[in-house]
Amino acid sequence: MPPTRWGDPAHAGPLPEAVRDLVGLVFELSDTPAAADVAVPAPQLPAELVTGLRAVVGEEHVVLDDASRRQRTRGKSTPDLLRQRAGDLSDAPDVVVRPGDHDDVQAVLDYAQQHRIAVVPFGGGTAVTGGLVAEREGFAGVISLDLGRMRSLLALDPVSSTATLGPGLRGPEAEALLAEHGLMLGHYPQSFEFATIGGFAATRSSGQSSAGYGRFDAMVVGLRVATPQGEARLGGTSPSNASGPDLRELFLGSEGAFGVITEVTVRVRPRPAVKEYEGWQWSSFAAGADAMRTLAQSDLLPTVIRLSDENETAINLARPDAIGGEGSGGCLMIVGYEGTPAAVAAKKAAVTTALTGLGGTPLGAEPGEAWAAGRFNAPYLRDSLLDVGVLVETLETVTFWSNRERLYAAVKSALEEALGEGTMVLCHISHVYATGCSLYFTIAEAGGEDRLERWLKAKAAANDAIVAAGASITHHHAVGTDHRGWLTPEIGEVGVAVLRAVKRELDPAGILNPGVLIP
Ligand SMILES: Cc1cc2nc3c(=O)[nH]c(=O)nc-3n(C[C@H](O)[C@H](O)[C@H](O)COP(=O)(O)OP(=O)(O)OC[C@H]3O[C@@H](n4cnc5c(N)ncnc54)[C@H](O)[C@@H]3O)c2cc1C
Repeated sequence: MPPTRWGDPAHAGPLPEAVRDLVGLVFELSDTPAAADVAVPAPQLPAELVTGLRAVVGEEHVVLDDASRRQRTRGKSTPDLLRQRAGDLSDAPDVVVRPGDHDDVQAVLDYAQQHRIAVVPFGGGTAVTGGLVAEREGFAGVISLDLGRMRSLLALDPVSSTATLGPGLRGPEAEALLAEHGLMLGHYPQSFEFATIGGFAATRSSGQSSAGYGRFDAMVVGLRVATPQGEARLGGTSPSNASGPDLRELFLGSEGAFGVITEVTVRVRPRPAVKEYEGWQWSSFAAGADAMRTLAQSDLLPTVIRLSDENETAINLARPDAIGGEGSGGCLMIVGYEGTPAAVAAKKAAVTTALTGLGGTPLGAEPGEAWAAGRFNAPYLRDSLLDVGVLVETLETVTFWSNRERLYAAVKSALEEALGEGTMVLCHISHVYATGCSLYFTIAEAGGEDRLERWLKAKAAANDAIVAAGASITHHHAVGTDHRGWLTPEIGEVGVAVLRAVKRELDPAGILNPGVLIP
């Protein structure tokens, strides 16, 4: 069986010749095919427990075949892909259970708690920090709880501009349902095509239009959650209130460790009549970042704003030979406006005046349209690059503006030192706030035999650098198992104790995503 590649098989394929030639300028390419036949370990869950689960959700919604379990093994980080390509499916769940509604989920949790079965909530399976790998020890087996049947628009309140969505709805499905009412959500992570509403909430995801529409957790007004201790309904009475701490926040970003999110009520907005994207050039990454800060602090943010550093700009301009060299093409910024014609015109005029005054050079619509056309393509390319021996992976962090330069330099040099000469380290800023911004790094290197181990070491070095620089271990990829070891310095011992106490209270048998999130 071939490994699971990203996305629609119709779009997946070998590296296009032109890209191959370009990449070949920088890296020595070597055909590195994935293992042809990847065996899935036999299910460990005792037969009587499988029968019991079938009685809970129905015979046809409990499946154990190899293909179903392989597709729900781990997530889509590059280490996940490399392990799978090497034929390692040791983290496969024993059984896939597909609940149809909140009550089904609750009944599965009750059963799993009673029989000590680990439960891994599964949305789109696009996790990149090990959030879908459960520790097995002490459990009768592992269930992948696939929420894919729970994909409807459950309620709409057009007066208040809220919609209640099933957790298994993928990004495009949710948008299509809302579009029937002239509405939209506006959450477009690069994994948009496959990631789900429940997954967005469980990981506190942030999309490419976060400057205009906010991060996903900021869109959520209410949640319904099934926990081993029963149902929790959070928010849903009001946009905001002073009824003690906001308990929605406990479940947003809880990565399935506290409960299974079964309904998400979000703020929706009218679909934009106009979408315009354009490019700007900056003399340096620092100059572009300062311009972003000025816009954010002047309440002048467009819908999309992203800035590539010099190396990423060279790649965007198809000039990898310019990386690290003199006379590179400066730094490319993409700026996007969405809304009514009047709102777009007014915002564009104000932003153009501000960016021009700050030293930016307008490049017109072409770079913006090229970015918009390819905005979801990179994950397909990653698989094709792995096929020719080039390892590509990303990591991200976030800090205050005053710490941005220090963090950028620290992570970049940690990665370059760990991976050695010939590694490309690229960076962009695509999520900005009045007080700070995220930094998103991409690395590419020729890999070699020990590429997984080399990358894991480099990632650890980058994580150490992030912590030492006083930044956050993740802006939107979440903690999972991969970042768990770096969470304590960020939230402190008291913070860890709070997480553990909540876990004990809601999930006393520890069946939900054991090993994920909580140090
Ligand atoms: C190529 C690529 C690009 C990406 N780009 C972005 C990006 O731009 N922005 C961004 O924020 N992220 C991005 N990600 C990361 C990932 O897509 C997000 O974390 C996303 O929110 C995960 O959603 P999912 O439905 O795939 O969740 P899954 O991968 O299925 O699960 C993620 C975690 O949430 C838990 N979970 C899932 N559903 C529920 C639920 N209903 N209740 C409780 N727990 C649940 C899982 O157990 C797991 O721990 C990217 C990933 C890839 C592979």
